[in-house]
Amino acid sequence: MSLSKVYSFPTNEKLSEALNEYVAHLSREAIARNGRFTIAFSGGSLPATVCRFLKDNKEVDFSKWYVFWADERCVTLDNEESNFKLLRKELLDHLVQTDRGIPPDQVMQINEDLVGDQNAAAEDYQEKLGSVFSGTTKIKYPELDCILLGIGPDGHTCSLFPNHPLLEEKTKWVAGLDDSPKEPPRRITLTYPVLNHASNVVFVANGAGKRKTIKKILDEKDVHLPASHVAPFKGTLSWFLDDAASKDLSETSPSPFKL
Ligand SMILES: O=C(O)[C@H](O)[C@@H](O)[C@H](O)[C@H](O)COP(=O)(O)O
Repeated sequence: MSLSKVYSFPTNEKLSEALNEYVAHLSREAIARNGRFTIAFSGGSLPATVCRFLKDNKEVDFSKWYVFWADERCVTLDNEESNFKLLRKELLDHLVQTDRGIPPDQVMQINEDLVGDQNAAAEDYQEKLGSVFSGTTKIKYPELDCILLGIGPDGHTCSLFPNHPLLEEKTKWVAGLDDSPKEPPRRITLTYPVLNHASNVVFVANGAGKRKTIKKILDEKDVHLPASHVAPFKGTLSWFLDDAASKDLSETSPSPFKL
C-alpha cells in the first residue's frame, strides 16, 4: 500500500474545491485508461462536500461514470434516510437538469424491493457489482476506481462499525447488517476486501467533531477503529480534511494541494 496522503484546507469551500479537482482528475485518468469511471459514495455529509463544485465541472464526462454506494440504508429510495436520495439531491438530479445526466443503468442503487431483508439486498447488490466488473472472467474482488469514505466519531466508515462481526468478513463484497449503532439499523455495506482492492480510496472529513478520531487513526494508528483497516493493497489512500478536523495531527501533506 502506498503511504496515505493527508491534505488539509482552511475552509469547507477550499476542501470542496480540492475534491472537485481530485475526483475530476481520477475520472479523466480512468476514462482514458478504461473508457469508464467507477466510483462509490458514502452518505452523511460527504456528498455535499464532494459535489459542491464537482456537479458543475464541465470537464467531467459523467456519461462514462458508474455510480455505486459504499453503504446504503435499507429504506425505500424516497426515504429521507436514503443515501441514494441524498446523492440525487447533491449530484444526480442536477446533472439530469443540466443535460449531463449519468445513464440510469449506470447508477447502481439498492433494490428497494429487497430493503425488508438486508441480506437479500446485499446479495442483490453484490450481483450488481459483479455485472459491472466480472465481464467474461470471474473475479475475486471488484476494483473500483474510486471509493469515497466518511468517518464517524467512533471511527466507523461506510457501515463497518467498531467490534462488529462484519469487520472480519473476507469473502462477501457486500454484506447486510441489522444492528447498526447509527440509525437506521438495517443497512448494506461494502466490505474491507472491496475497499482495499480499490484503485483510489478517499476519506473526507470536516469539523472539530472528527478531530480526536482522525488523530487516533493517523497519528496513534489506533487499530480498534474500523477506518484504520482501510489500507488499499495496490491503490492510493488520501485524506481530505478541513483544518478544524486536522488540527491535532502531527503533520499533513505539503500544501497547497496539487495533483
Ligand atoms: O450511510 C452512512 O451513514 C455513512 O456512509 C456513514 O458511514 C458516514 O459516512 C459517517 O457516519 C460520517 O457521517 P458524517 O460525514 O455525516 O459525519
